[in-house]
Amino acid sequence: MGAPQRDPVAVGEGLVSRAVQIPTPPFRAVLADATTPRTVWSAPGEATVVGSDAAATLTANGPDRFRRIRDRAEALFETGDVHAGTEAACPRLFGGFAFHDDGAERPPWTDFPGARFVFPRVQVTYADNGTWLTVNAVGPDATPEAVETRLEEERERLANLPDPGPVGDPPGVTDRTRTTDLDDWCTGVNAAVDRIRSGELQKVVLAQALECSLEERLSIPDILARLAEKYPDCHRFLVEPASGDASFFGATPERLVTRHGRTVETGALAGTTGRGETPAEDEWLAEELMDSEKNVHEHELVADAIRDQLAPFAASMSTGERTVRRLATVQHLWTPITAELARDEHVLDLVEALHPTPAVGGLPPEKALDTIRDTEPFDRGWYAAPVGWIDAAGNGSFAVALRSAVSTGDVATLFAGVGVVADSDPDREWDEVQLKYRPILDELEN
Ligand SMILES: C=C(O[C@@H]1C=C(C(=O)O)C=C[C@H]1O)C(=O)O
Repeated sequence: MGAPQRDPVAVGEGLVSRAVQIPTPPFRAVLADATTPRTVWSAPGEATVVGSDAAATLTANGPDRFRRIRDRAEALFETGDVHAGTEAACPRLFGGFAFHDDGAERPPWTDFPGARFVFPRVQVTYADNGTWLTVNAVGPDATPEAVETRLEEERERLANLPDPGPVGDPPGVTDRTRTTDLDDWCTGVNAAVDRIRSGELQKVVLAQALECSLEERLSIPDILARLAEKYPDCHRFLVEPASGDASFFGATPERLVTRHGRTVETGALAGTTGRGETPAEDEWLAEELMDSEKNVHEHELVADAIRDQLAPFAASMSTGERTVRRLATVQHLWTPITAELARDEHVLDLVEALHPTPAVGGLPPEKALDTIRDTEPFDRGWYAAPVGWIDAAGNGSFAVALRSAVSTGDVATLFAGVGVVADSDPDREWDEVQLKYRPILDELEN
């Protein structure tokens, strides 16, 4: 565990937030000039947000980490003196959770607790209605005058950012270490298949990690810019601890849940095939995926579980058509699910109810989690766990942190997993893991 962080939220400590519209500064320049802990959130249909520095940090551990973060966030926002002018510029907390209830402990996750949310001191929001600068302060010294002065200073700084130049090349990979070799993988997958065939389990998602030594230090602004170009339809994220040089980032195709007012959007993403060399081959693979009994079964287990988990909260729910989502290196089965809430639930209550979906955990959930713990020789940390943002109204948006890596500058550890069902073949599942490393690996190798 990293150094315990003081929870800065206490009754009587006010929050002050002010925002102003600014000319649009280049994303990479804003991120390159930001102060650790930096945060980035960029999701389809949403504003892109860059956070710099922490005005407050909320952390929690253990199975009730979701509720504890929700309560602390509500306490933080309750004392708020907020003038945002527009919804996009409203102050938000950015962060995420460890996959397992017992948290992230082993390297490379030593600076990542069970949950951490950062309330940025400076937030730049690229929205449909313009670009916004928000400055936040928390604590006894947070006064409207101090925040307004800082807003002016930040506006000035952002108007004069140094030109970041062209996007740099990938740093290059000198060495790779796998957590799991092919033999161990096959043993693990076969054991899981036996458990499934015996009726003990229906599905389990098994993952691997790949540690890459880098030839040069990784530039986070550059890799996020390259991921934005290749994965515009994915959720791109960055979260960092307050100290040390770790960054957790990725470009994930999987939304966990978005809550805006009483409208909830989620979906099932599970079942995978590769990309073809030609459009015709792509189409053939997509059709084969749509017709694959194994993949459709794997997928429907996820869609059913999501609907079951959401049902207690929903006044109504609707399931869209199952289609194929085509990404740069893989294609997935995808079913959108939307719901109207019966009451005003906080987005974190939905996150808690949904995580982990069987797209990253399995069924039944506890048996699957035990199988994951018994099989995987590494710490999942925040991989495959919820990452996103929340606001004062309990709105928020969360992705499942896939196609991701945690990096300390000259080393990056990548994670990827696959759903194992009764007719899984270990060699094919191995190949699928390698495909799922590609989004990040392609941006590291030169
Ligand atoms: C577990 C991962 O992906 C998940 C598993 C999938 C599958 O088994 O088909 C597909 C998409 C994701 O829900 C990963 O990318 O690491």
